[in-house]
Amino acid sequence: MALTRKRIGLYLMTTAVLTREWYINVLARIRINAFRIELVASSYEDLLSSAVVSVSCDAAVGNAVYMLPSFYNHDCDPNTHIVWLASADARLKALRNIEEGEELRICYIDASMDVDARQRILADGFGFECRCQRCLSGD
Ligand SMILES: C[S@@+](CC[C@H](N)C(=O)[O-])C[C@H]1O[C@@H](n2cnc3c(N)ncnc32)[C@H](O)[C@@H]1O
Repeated sequence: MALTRKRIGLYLMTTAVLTREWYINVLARIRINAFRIELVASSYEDLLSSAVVSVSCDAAVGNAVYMLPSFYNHDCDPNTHIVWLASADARLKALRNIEEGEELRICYIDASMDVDARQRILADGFGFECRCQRCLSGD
């Protein structure tokens, strides 16, 4: 394959862009914005067997980064929840009545933990100090 001026230019451009820092930055963005996909069971029996699988091994179908859901902020008392029905298509489900203009928020972690554990996991795993109403109230 001949090394044309164009090819050399492209090579220099990509090696300048694809640095170790660039790669780490991309991985960090994926890590913070990706959703773990776990398919919702369609029956009670499916729910039980999927729970068994979840406990005994890693049951995630995969991870995905979505355009819109990646903008949802976290709340330890969320008003919505993301579900996957039969595919990797994400659906947003309301957990209670939502007022017009109210921000849609999801929970990134297990909300049943106490405030200190939640803050630690959000800081270590997601890199931010949670300032949701529940955390601010110390609950
Ligand atoms: C997946 S992004 C959510 C969208 C982000 N706010 C934006 O404008 O692109 C996650 C980031 O949003 C911020 N964030 C989300 N929920 C938060 C919360 N409850 N308290 C403080 N910062 C939060 C943090 O900086 C976190 O790393």
